[in-house]
Amino acid sequence: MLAGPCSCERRRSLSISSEQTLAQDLVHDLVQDLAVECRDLGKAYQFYRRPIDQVKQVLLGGKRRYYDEYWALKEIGFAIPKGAAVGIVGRNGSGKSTLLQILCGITAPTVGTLTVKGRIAPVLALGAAFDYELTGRENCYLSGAILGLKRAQVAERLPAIQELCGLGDFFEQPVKLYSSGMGARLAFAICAHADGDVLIVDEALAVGDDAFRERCRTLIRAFRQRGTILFVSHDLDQVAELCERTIWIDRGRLRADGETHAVIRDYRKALAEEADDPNRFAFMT
Ligand SMILES: Nc1ncnc2c1ncn2[C@@H]1O[C@H](COP(=O)(O)OP(=O)(O)OP(=O)(O)O)[C@@H](O)[C@H]1O
Repeated sequence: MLAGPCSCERRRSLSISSEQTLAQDLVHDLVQDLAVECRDLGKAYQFYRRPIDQVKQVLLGGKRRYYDEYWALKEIGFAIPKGAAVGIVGRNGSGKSTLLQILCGITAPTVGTLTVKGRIAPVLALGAAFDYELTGRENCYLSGAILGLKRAQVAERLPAIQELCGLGDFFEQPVKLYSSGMGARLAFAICAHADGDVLIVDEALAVGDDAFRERCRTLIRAFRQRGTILFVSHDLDQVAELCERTIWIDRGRLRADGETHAVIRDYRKALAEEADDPNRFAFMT
């Protein structure tokens, strides 16, 4: 005769299953509260040493490779909760912009998974999507549509956008006549009024002048009350001012991820002590 589980075994299995449910609920809550999560993310670019190699790859490719691979990012993994302000730092060419481009959907990762919850307001990407023949005002409507705003919503916010970007008469001129800083002003002003859940700021602050940077800082601080911010910059003081957490990318890999002051301290130390090795740009074949 098969014996049924004794009452203490049953109790144990009950408590295990309730623990499992609790754990599942916890994981579920944590996942719900995440704005961005990436796992084992990697991006490889292909480099052809001669133009003919590209043709060969298309015609004869298959298993054979006629290109060198360059892994701009490898094994990147992190989770960012909703409402966090996270800085991303690293030397030139370390992979910061590539990471942002993947987050914005401009480029696809070669490997790994990425989850972004909510609507992204990407300053850099938006600037790249401008129609250079259209005026600043017309680009507001175009960008607004890209960011999911209705025409009436853009019209309602136009005065505030125009005020923030401060382009004066150039607001009515084609964007092809703008300097890079003016384009960044327009992109930032639109993003700041787009109801995004995740604000991604790259070079907008770097190319802006002091007055504009100050306005951006004020807006970013205000945005922190309601959304998630990812902020890439070489200005470490600004990162420290705006972000409580910082991710340090080094040669395409995640070197540190933690409290901003600690990460920046270590990063500054590395900048001072570790030579700027050009070999980091060598193709990995
Ligand atoms: N479209 C592309 N095709 C090929 N290689 C690329 C491409 N975009 C970036 N790379 C390479 O990927 C690496 C990472 O570039 P990325 O722009 O992400 O660096 P970064 O950390 O943003 O640098 P910086 O601080 O100088 O802006 C660099 O070596 C760069 O040459």
